[in-house]
Amino acid sequence: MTVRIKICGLRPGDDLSFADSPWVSHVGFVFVPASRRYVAPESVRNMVAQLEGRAEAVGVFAGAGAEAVRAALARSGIRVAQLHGDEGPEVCDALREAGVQVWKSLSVAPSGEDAQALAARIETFAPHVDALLLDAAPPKSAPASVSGGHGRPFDWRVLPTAIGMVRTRTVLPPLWVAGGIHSGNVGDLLSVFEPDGIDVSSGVETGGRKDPRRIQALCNELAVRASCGAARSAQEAEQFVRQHEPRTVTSEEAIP
Ligand SMILES: O=C(O)c1ccccc1N[C@@H]1O[C@H](COP(=O)(O)O)[C@@H](O)[C@H]1O
Repeated sequence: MTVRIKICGLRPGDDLSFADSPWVSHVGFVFVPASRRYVAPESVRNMVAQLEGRAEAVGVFAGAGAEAVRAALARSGIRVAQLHGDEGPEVCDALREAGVQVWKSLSVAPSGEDAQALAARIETFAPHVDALLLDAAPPKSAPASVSGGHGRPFDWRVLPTAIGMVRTRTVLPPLWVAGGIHSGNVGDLLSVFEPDGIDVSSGVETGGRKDPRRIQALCNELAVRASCGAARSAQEAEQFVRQHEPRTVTSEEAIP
């Protein structure tokens, strides 16, 4: 199991020591002005520099045009844009042509999502992005641009069905899952679907700020699952070897 973690919604002054965890590959900064996690791009430049060689920084946007995204990335020193709004493939293309890595978020209904419709959206965006992020749709009460970060999951059972429909006919980019994930439910997600990565914000916060202990608990959970997986494969390998061990042929079995 090689699921990676993105911890999202960091703010100046937050402890970044979690970025040394082998599980954490990405750290997100929210550049959506209406979000309670908003940070000004220039205010995180130092943090982004501190992450160099440890984890890749990601800037989160919702509905900003390609030029505004590019300018904010330049001010922060970030190379990856997470487009979490209603951006179309043309915005993804424009950013990639400008050398930006693009993650596109697709919102998934908390329950009753139509697998075929989700498969079609995945197929539309796959050729235009560097990663796809499947996140729960925001509650109706949320301001339009605060399209994520509400700590609510979706019914993950739609994923194997939707991905199964697309996989045979489309080359898929890395797939990330977000929405209400925390150390207590990540095992449930992984038992249904194993994404390339999980993107977590609310589930590692206490009192609205990132909590290193909750991040550690999440990493521990993945570590335990990976070692269980390794143990299981070791057991399976042993069983396979035992079953295929050359054995002495009895005189009854011997071909005359
Ligand atoms: O975190 C925010 O405030 C935010 C605002 C606007 C768009 C996206 C945002 N965050 C993204 O939401 C998901 C899941 O967050 P959670 O774990 O459910 O709280 C994640 O991809 C964040 O990058």
